[in-house]
Amino acid sequence: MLRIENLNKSYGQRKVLQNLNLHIDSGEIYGLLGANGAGKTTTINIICNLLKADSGNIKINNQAVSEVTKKIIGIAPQENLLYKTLSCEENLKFFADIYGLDRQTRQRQIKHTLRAVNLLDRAKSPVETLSGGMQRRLNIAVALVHQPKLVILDEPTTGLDIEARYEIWELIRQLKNQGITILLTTHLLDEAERLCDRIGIMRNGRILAEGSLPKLRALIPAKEIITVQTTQEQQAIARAQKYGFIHRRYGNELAFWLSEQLELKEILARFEGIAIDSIARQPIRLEHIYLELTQNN
Ligand SMILES: Nc1ncnc2c1ncn2[C@@H]1O[C@H](COP(=O)(O)OP(=O)(O)OP(=O)(O)O)[C@@H](O)[C@H]1O
Repeated sequence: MLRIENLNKSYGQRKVLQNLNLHIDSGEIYGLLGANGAGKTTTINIICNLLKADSGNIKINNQAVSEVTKKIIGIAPQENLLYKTLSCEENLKFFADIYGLDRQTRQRQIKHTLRAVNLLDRAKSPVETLSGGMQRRLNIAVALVHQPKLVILDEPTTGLDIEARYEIWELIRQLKNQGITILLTTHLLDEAERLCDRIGIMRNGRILAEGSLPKLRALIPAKEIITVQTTQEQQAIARAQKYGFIHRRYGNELAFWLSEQLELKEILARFEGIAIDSIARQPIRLEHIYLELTQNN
């Protein structure tokens, strides 16, 4: 559905995209992750033909980016694109007109899209009377009204409470079930874990790693991670090294990568003689992979 090859973009002297490569298969949810300034929005703007790349190749549905491919794409940007005093229906009408939908299609699509984002009963409500979660869903509806094949969701749940997030996650899954391809950016790694078929981790305008979660997990040579609370950290680290455990710090937490699955009593035996207050076991999460890649590259 989307193939990006060797994309480069600079603002003045500042190289923002450096030989960026990524591809998104039809029907998948692709998560693009990266710290603030990694180049995600720049990439999206180039895909949407809002910005020109300095060099490189982008194919959307096998076509070069143009005004034609713009119609295949729906974008829900970070900042809601809504007119607050207009109703949900009026907002969608405005955007449907921009996409040139005829009157009949427009009426059908407005209703269909409002139903899809669960706002049909609020069709006549002005945007300013909606909750933050509802406004975010309407912002996604704007991206859907012209029936795009590729939908770009730029941080769709940032700033929302957990219930509103669940609703948007459900909506994203429904879009995938309808065969829509989704490019999602997020800073919420658990959101990416829940939703994405494949994930690209970006830093300084490059993709550092890309793949399904199991494929990315294989980048960390560990079966399990334990976090340890102890007043004798140096001794614990020295002991762990003796057993070949790699140590890491995640914020204030001291963690060790275990290269084999051990029983709790076997783990405790490895630290015998050291005052351990607690040990917590956890699977390898996307946050561990993300930190590993972005801190060491
Ligand atoms: N119009 C511009 N002129 C100059 N520099 C820009 C411009 N737009 C973006 N940049 C710079 O390009 C870099 C990449 O920005 P971009 O917005 O693509 O990052 P991002 O990954 O989307 O970040 P965020 O997660 O904060 O949205 C940043 O250093 C930013 O300051």
